[in-house]
Amino acid sequence: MSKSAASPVREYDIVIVGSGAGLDILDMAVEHGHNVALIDRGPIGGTCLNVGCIPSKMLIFPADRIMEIRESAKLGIDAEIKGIDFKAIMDRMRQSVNGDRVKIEKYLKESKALDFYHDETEFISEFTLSVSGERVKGKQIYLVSGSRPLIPSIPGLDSVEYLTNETLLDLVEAPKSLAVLGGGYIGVEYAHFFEAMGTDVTVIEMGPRLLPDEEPEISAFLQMALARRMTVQTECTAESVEKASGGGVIVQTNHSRTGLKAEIRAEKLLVATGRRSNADLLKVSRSGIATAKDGYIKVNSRMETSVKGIYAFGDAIGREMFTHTSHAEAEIAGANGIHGQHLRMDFSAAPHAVFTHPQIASVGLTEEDAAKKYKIKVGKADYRDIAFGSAMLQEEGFAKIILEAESGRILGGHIIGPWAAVLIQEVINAMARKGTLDDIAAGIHIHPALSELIIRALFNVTETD
Ligand SMILES: Cc1cc2nc3c(=O)[nH]c(=O)nc-3n(C[C@H](O)[C@H](O)[C@H](O)COP(=O)(O)OP(=O)(O)OC[C@H]3O[C@@H](n4cnc5c(N)ncnc54)[C@H](O)[C@@H]3O)c2cc1C
Ligand SMILES: NC(=O)c1ccc[n+]([C@@H]2O[C@H](COP(=O)([O-])OP(=O)(O)OC[C@H]3O[C@@H](n4cnc5c(N)ncnc54)[C@H](O)[C@@H]3O)[C@@H](O)[C@H]2O)c1
Repeated sequence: MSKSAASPVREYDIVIVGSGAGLDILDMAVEHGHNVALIDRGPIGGTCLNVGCIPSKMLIFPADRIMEIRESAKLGIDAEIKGIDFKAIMDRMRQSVNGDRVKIEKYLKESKALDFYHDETEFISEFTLSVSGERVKGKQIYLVSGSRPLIPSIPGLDSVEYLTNETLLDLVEAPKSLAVLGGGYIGVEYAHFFEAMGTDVTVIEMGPRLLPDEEPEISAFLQMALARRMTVQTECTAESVEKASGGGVIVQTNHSRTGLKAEIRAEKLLVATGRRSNADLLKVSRSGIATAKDGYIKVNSRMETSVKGIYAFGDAIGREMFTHTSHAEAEIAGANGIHGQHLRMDFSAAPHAVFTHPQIASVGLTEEDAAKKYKIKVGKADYRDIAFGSAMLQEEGFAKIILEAESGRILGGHIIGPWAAVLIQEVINAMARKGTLDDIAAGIHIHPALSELIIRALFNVTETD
């Protein structure tokens, strides 16, 4: 008999698995005076803090500065990059992440308001988990167990030491060359970073375009911009991977349309081909919790699983897998579970940004999806059409806004160009209130600021067929 089976059951009002967005529920539960347990095997703080948003953006910020310096010649500035201290950039990132993680760990270990289990857990029966040789039962359970890299089964891949978004953070030297498998979020963000650091980058994307969920013209524009700095191969499948005799890797590829075969050699290989839910590690079916075919936990719009009293959100459910959305979902799950409300999650104004170069930001429906559901109007403006964009000599980049033709309700907004992630915010705010063009135009926009881009796109609105 295992130790956990023999141990008495420790009962809690609330058990939370996951210290990423799971911490939001912890705060609510503690504030409410509940008897609460948090379980996480670590690293504490979850993906965003340790291996996701935070470290990647700490690396991308200097990469963006490098691009500014490279692009400053067009403004008449004769600037030169004399050197890049890759190790210092990586060390700064690691120190910052480690410092924040240690602070969270200290709070969890020292707080008298909760029990913290720093270990792997799995369900053993309904509402009951085993962890560190104990049995832990919750009247309510929140599964915020996140996701991990999805590694494709490509012959030979296991025989090479490939990088993921996790292991690349340990690098102390920039690789001379890097093959990036996958042209999604992680692929295009890190392709930008490594190229800026001086690495010779090749992106291998099996689909017809980078970032397949973006507007097609945004994907095309990004591909054109990245292709000036690196090799970008779309419709390209990795058929096998092997170690190169002199070190590094060889990726054998096949162009899916032409059937042309090629060989890509690189010092390192980054695998960025998507994510999978950690629900399998939790063995959620032992508590009767339903999962979808791809392993993500099924929830209703109240963020409740197929078992009443067990909630799930964040990457574990596989919808809009972003930190800001996880926090919004936590609000709904906590309001319903802890405060007894009946709130529903609305994903219609869930935004995202891709911190590649040029930056991309998007909210709501794409033009194609909007046109399937509504009669629409579309407005578009280039950065160069507005005064500040022109001062920046910003030849490229645009914003596109999609409205419902009759009501003028904003259905979507998409931007590629400098500060896209900031510029999109007023579109998000208007959409969150089911707003129209008037909700954005009501406020006076500062001249000549980049925010005039959105107003200009709205003024350019025309009806589509
Ligand atoms: C490289 C990268 C960059 C990203 N950049 C951005 C960005 O710029 N902006 C953005 O919004 N989003 C970004 N994301 C996505 C974002 O990181 C995730 O959407 C977010 O972290 C999900 O939070 P979560 O709480 O659902 O899961 P996580 O943060 O992954 O937390 C899950 C926790 O559960 C624990 N756990 C799992 N299974 C078990 C188990 N069986 N036992 C014990 N503990 C367990 C894990 O240890 C982990 O700490 C990025 C992701 C990656 C990979
Ligand atoms: N800025 C951000 O908010 C941000 C940044 C990074 C990651 N993320 C989150 O992390 C998630 C995962 O990112 P990701 O880039 O790993 O996944 P992704 O789903 O964004 O992209 C994966 C890409 O890899 C391609 N692909 C899959 N298998 C392949 C193969 N065998 N060969 C070649 N290409 C292949 C897919 O066609 C797709 O374009 C994102 O969906 C997002 O939720 C967010």
